[in-house]
Amino acid sequence: MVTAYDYSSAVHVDSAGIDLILVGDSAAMVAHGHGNTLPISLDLMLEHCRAVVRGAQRPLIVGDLPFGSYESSAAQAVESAVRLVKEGGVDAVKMEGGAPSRVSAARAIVEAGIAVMGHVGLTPQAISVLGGFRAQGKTIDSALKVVEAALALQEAGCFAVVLECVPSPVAAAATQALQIPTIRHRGWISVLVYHDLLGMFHSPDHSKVTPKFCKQFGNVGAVITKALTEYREEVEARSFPDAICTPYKMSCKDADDFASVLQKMGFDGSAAAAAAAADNAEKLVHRKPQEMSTNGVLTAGAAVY
Ligand SMILES: Nc1nc(=O)c2c([nH]1)NC[C@@H]1CN(c3ccc(C(=O)N[C@@H](CCC(=O)O)C(=O)O)cc3)CN21
Ligand SMILES: CC(C)C(=O)C(=O)O
Ligand SMILES: [Mg+2]
Repeated sequence: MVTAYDYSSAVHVDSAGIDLILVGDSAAMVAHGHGNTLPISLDLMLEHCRAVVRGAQRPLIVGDLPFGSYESSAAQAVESAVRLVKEGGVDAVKMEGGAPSRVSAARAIVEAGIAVMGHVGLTPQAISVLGGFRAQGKTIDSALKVVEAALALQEAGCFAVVLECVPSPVAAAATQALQIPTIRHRGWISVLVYHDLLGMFHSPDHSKVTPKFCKQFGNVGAVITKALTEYREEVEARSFPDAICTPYKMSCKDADDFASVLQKMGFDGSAAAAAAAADNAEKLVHRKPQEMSTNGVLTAGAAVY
C-alpha cells in the first residue's frame, strides 16, 4: 500500500502493480506543506480522491477521513464517509483511533455500506493529546490498548487495520489476534508515503514533512533537482530552446511574405528578426547529419524538418 494524492502519483503507483492506494491526509504535509495533518479539509481531501481515482484503475483506493470530519457523532462520520465514496469515488475509508466513540462510528459507517480501514498506534490526528509524533505501545499497558483497540475495530466490521509506529512485538501480537489483515506503518512496513519511499524531499531541509526514518527506494528528489537545474542553466546560457526544437513550422515562402508584410507596416526590426529566425532554421535543417550535434534531439529534429 502506498499513498497517492494526485493523478500522476496514482498512475505511477498503479503501473508498479501495487495493490492498495491510500489517499492519506498526509497530503496536508507532503502536498500542502503543513507541519501536521490537522489542517486539511474534507473538501480538499475530496479533490485529492477524485484526482487519484482518475489515475488508478486496478488498486483498491482508500480515502482518509480528515480531522474534524468524523469525531462528533456516528452520524457525522457516516455523512463524511458517504461523501468520500460518493463524491470522491474511493472504494473504502480509513479513520484513526480505537476509543469507544470511534468504534461506534466505524460500525455505523460499515452498516451504511462502506468498507472501513482502522488505524491505531500513532494516530497523527491526535498529536495534541499524544504530544507529538510519538511511537505508541511502548509499555505493557499501552501495548494492550493497541491490541484491544484493533480487536474492537475488527468487531465493528473493519476490513483491515493500520498499526502505525508500534514496537514489533505489539504488531505481531495484534496481527496474531486478528482475523483481518494488519497493515504496518514504520515497523514491518507495508504502507508508505509516496514522497518518503521515493526520496522526494532532502532532509533535513524538509524535516517537518519527512519523518526521521523510512526506507528510501529511490532518490527522485535529487533527479528532479538535477533536471530543473540543467534546464535553468541551458536557458540562461541560451542553448535551449534552439530553433530546431520548435515543433511549429512555417514554410520559407510564408516566412518571407510575413517579413515583407511586417516591413510594409513599418515594423522593420521585427521583419529583420523574423527573416533571421527563418534563415537560421533553414540552415539547421539543411545541415548534414554528421555536422549535427550528437544530441539526440537535434539529430531527430533534422530528420523531421
Ligand atoms: N511524509 C510523511 N510520512 C509519514 O509517514 C507520515 C506523514 N508524512 N504525515 C502523517 C504521519 C506522521 N507520521 C510520522 C511523523 C513523524 C514520525 C517520527 O518522526 N517519529 C520518530 C519519533 C518516535 C518517537 O518519538 O517515539 C521516529 O524516530 O520514528 C513518525 C511518523 C507518519 N505519517
Ligand atoms: C501514514 C498513513 C498510514 C496515513 O494515514 C497517511 O498517509 O495519511
Ligand atoms: Mg492519515
